[in-house]
Amino acid sequence: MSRKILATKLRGLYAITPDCNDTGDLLHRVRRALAGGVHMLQYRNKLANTTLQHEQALALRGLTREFGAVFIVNDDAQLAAKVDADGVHLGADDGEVAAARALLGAEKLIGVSCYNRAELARQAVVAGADYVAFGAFFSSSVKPEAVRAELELLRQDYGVPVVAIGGITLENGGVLIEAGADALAVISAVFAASDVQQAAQDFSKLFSKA
Ligand SMILES: Cc1ncc(COP(=O)(O)OP(=O)(O)O)c(N)n1
Ligand SMILES: Cc1ncsc1CCOP(=O)(O)O
Ligand SMILES: [Mg+2]
Repeated sequence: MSRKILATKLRGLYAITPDCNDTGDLLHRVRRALAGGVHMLQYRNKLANTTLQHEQALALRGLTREFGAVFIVNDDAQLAAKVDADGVHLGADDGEVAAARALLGAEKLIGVSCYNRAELARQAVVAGADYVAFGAFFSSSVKPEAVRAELELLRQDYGVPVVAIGGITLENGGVLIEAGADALAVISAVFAASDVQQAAQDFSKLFSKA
């Protein structure tokens, strides 16, 4: 898929994998999420060693291809390149956009964490980011130490799709979409749900209401 086509998919539920070292369980839950309509998946596993990360990323690359979903790797542009992911997500400690672009080439997506700062988003776009992410908007059990972001950040135009993250649920997601979020990045409310497929479907419905 070309970067232009990929960029058109940056709207809706953006599911992010939980820290799960049981690859069978992870793949089962991701399959359910994809069946529920997830068309953007990020591989994030802070507990896995590099061998397991490679194995899981490769398996998820295969699964996302089966469903025609965009596949992004968190933190590691080299891993993204190795498994032919559609792109990488970079935070403040994950290297420069220019270095990732040089490694991945013009056709891959690069997303950048901008926390609670609009100026970081403007810089990221100038550097070549394909989307910008703000958050945490709500308290997150995955990242309790995350800085908190204000809704106002979502009301501005950055020229690229805007992703919201942090403690997002079916109950609070609507206000983020109304404020201007193009996509909601969610871990727990999808992957810790008793019915992952249903949770993914319900999140997708939030966007059809918008
Ligand atoms: C879509 C999206 N937004 C933000 C983040 C957080 O990235 P980062 O600040 O690098 O923190 P870690 O996820 O690496 O702990 C993200 N991963 N995805
Ligand atoms: C990676 C990250 N960055 C800010 S909050 C967060 C975790 C999001 O997980 P959840 O959707 O379970 O709050
Ligand atoms: Mg990171």
